[in-house]
Amino acid sequence: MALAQVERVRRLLAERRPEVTVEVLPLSTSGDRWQGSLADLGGKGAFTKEVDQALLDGRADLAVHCVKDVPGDRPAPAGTVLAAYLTRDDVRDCLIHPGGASLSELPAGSRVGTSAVRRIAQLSLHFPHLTAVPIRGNANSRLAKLDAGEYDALLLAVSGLDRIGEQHRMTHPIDVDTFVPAVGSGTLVLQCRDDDAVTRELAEALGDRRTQLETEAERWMLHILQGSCHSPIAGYARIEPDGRIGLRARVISLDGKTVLDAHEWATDPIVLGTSVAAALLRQGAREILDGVTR
Ligand SMILES: NCc1[nH]cc(CCC(=O)O)c1CC(=O)O
Repeated sequence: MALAQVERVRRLLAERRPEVTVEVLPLSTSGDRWQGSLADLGGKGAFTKEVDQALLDGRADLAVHCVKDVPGDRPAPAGTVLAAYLTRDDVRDCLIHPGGASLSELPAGSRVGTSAVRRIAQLSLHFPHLTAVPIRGNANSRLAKLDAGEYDALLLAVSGLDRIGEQHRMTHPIDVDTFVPAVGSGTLVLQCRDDDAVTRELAEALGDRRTQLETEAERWMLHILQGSCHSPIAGYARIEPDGRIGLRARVISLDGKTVLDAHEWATDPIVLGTSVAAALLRQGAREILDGVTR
């Protein structure tokens, strides 16, 4: 998936700035290799720290990250900047079931592979008859584990399946009201050294302003809540026809029994993200988030 994402950036640069030569530096991260709980590896930084280091020591000039994997509880590493967000892909989660059954049709006790606490909590909320079973590895290895019978079904991101050319494996997408998406879902971000003006200008030329506003609103909400890889926080922002940003966010207990929702609109993403986080904190989000130790 990461290489497919880099290839998208290479294509965009070839279209916009054909004079620029692009060399790909494939990197494996500890998050890709780790088979245990992300929390034991220091959280989502496990998907980005090796890439950040390649930027800082000059082996790379531009990094491509899934926003969903960029830690929300701390700023970008000193010396780097998140320079641009690419136009957003599909934000939804989806079900993959070999027999084509929907989530509602799956028999009680079906083993659904996911380690994302946001998915686990919403599965408990809407489909308490199903059993979330931890799974690690990239999308391809997860599909292989499903095919080997280790799980009955998987929950993955529609955009992730699309990027690896496996969209035909999707049984059905899950609407954003049932599974409120992850902060930054479907969005890629370009990161570079903050003093590299040439690369920063290249990255900004590929950026999408709507996606930037939506992502900043979502990430400010996440930052105020100090959300991490084991926080059951969902957030989805969209630019409305009147130009305002609408941000819908949710904090859910892992058992799905306590659901806190907030949905507000504003023109400034920082004001909006902060206000939505405050609305969730007023409802008791801190107690839920501090109580999750998964
Ligand atoms: N570490 C999981 C992860 N981080 C980013 C994506 C791809 C989808 C996206 O960019 O939201 C995925 C795969 C998934 O959630 O199925």
